Amino acid sequence: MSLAPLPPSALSFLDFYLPPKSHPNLFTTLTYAASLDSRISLGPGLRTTLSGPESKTMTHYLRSHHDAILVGAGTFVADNPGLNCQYPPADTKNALECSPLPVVLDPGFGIEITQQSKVLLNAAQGIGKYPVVLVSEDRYLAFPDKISKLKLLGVRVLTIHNLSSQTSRSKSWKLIQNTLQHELNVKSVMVEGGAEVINDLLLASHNEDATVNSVIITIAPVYLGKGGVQVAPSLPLDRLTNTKWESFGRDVVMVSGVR
Ligand SMILES: NC(=O)C1=CN([C@@H]2O[C@H](COP(=O)(O)OP(=O)(O)OC[C@H]3O[C@@H](n4cnc5c(N)ncnc54)[C@H](OP(=O)(O)O)[C@@H]3O)[C@@H](O)[C@H]2O)C=CC1
Ligand SMILES: Nc1nc(O)c(N)c(N[C@@H]2O[C@H](COP(=O)(O)O)[C@@H](O)[C@H]2O)n1
Repeated sequence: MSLAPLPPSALSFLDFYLPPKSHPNLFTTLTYAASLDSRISLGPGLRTTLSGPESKTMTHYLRSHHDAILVGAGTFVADNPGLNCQYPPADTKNALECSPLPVVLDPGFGIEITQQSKVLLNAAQGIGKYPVVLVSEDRYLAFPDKISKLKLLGVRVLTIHNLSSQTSRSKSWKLIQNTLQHELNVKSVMVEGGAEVINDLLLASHNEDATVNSVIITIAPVYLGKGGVQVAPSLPLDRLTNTKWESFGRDVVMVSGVR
């Protein structure tokens, strides 16, 4: 990324929505980039660049302010993400320090993570954090060999009892947030997606099963069409508050709290 750091006006636009220095519970930011038709990729399994350089830099700035970053298994498989931070841009010396702990929500314990996975390559190169954390269902404790192999690669498996058999997917978010806070000791997490994760977390926040403190959405001036992976929670939701919008290059970014 050969980009300039964000201007002071962008930093002050974001400031109020970042995790504060001290916060009693896990501070959760939900953030992603969407098209004008609320799609976050061209189709299932497809990595799609929506953010322009300025808003992508903004995302890296957000990453530098969170202890952990979480994506779902679908995103891990589609995107092979690095999940590290490079802010200020081009300052690789700072990358390890500013990077959040990468977390992948993989209840089915099915993703293939290898030394060649970007998240582990980054950690091995000192530009991303170890361990990579997998959050899974506790029945997979019955696979100690797989867990040991993952440990050798730098992957820590955290399991949650009955993660997939909660009465609703909204309920499982409470368990996930408790696990991040108490097992990983992180004070803030940035949830980046994908669509299943975003839709469930929005619903969980609406149902008060989970807390979302900030919502930061980049809107890119493109339509991805009907085949795209869509963010659309199962119910109408209207709890965003203190909402502001600002242009970042060709994109617009919305920052918001949640009532
Ligand atoms: N533009 C952007 O900013 C971003 C775009 N993306 C795109 O999104 C797409 C991937 O999205 P999608 O396919 O929806 O996959 P997700 O990344 O949302 O991952 C889905 C996985 O997460 C698990 N999961 C989700 N919610 C819960 C919950 N409440 N409790 C337990 N497990 C949960 C699912 O479990 P189960 O297996 O039980 O269903 C499934 O394994 C890709 O194309 C990617 O490129 C991703 C991130 C950001
Ligand atoms: N902010 C943003 N804009 C886009 O256009 C995107 N496609 C994404 N995707 C998210 O970023 C991850 C990939 O980037 P890294 O390799 O981790 O730097 C991807 O997995 C999504 O979480 N985000």
